[in-house]
Amino acid sequence: MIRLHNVSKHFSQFQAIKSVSLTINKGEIHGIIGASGAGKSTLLRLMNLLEIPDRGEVEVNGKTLTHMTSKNLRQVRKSIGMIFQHFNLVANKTVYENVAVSLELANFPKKERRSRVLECLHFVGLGSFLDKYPAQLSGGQKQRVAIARALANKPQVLLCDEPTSALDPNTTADILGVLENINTRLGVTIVIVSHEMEVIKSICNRVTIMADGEIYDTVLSKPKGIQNTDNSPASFVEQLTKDGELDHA
Ligand SMILES: Nc1ncnc2c1ncn2[C@@H]1O[C@H](COP(=O)(O)OP(=O)(O)OP(=O)(O)O)[C@@H](O)[C@H]1O
Repeated sequence: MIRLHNVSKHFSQFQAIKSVSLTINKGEIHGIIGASGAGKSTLLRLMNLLEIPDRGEVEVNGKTLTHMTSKNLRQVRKSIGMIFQHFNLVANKTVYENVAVSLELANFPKKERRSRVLECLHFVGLGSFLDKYPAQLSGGQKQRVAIARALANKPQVLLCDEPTSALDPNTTADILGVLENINTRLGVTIVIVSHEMEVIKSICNRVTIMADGEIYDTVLSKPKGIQNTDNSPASFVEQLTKDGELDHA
């Protein structure tokens, strides 16, 4: 579904991603975890070319994004939704308008826009919030609007950058439930960046552990209860795998 091949990215003198290769399989919920500054968000943003790699190739659904014209890239990006830690809603637009704008930008057929917006807002449980503004919503409701917006163009992949980091534990569980529904009911492949082990363990099938701009390991997630972590890559692997044995994905 997504294939990164020897992808590198630097900012000024700093090498944020060092020749990383990774495949995200169709239909999975793939977690990316690691200490602060490990390169998780940069790696995610390389998947839809929000960050342009210095070297390497990015392929989504069989199409190579790197070297694509910006017109073709805009087209492919419709199949890749994204949500963020701080929701990124437009403050002076209503809930309805926040979702509708992504359809306008993608030239979604005008006649079908209203029903598509309503469908997405119903899916996330906000069918009665159309005329509210972001300031009138809780954090969890804001993230639901952002999810509805990301779903509007019927993406095949949803990239989630710390989607629950600004939320309390109960709201986090609600939002993770919405993401699981999107995966199981709509068949959307999900990539989720989080520094929270609880989040990763609760919904991910496979997990990539990042350290210093590189992949330390990719493992199948086998929950065995939450423990404290010292934030080292080895500790992440230990917590994600049964009896400390690596189960390489
Ligand atoms: N636009 C940028 N300009 C300069 N440096 C950047 C930029 N984006 C990221 N970096 C640097 O690249 C490194 C990796 O950043 P990234 O945000 O990918 O890490 P992360 O693992 O997601 O960290 P966190 O969990 O703290 O968000 C960090 O050292 C960061 O300061």
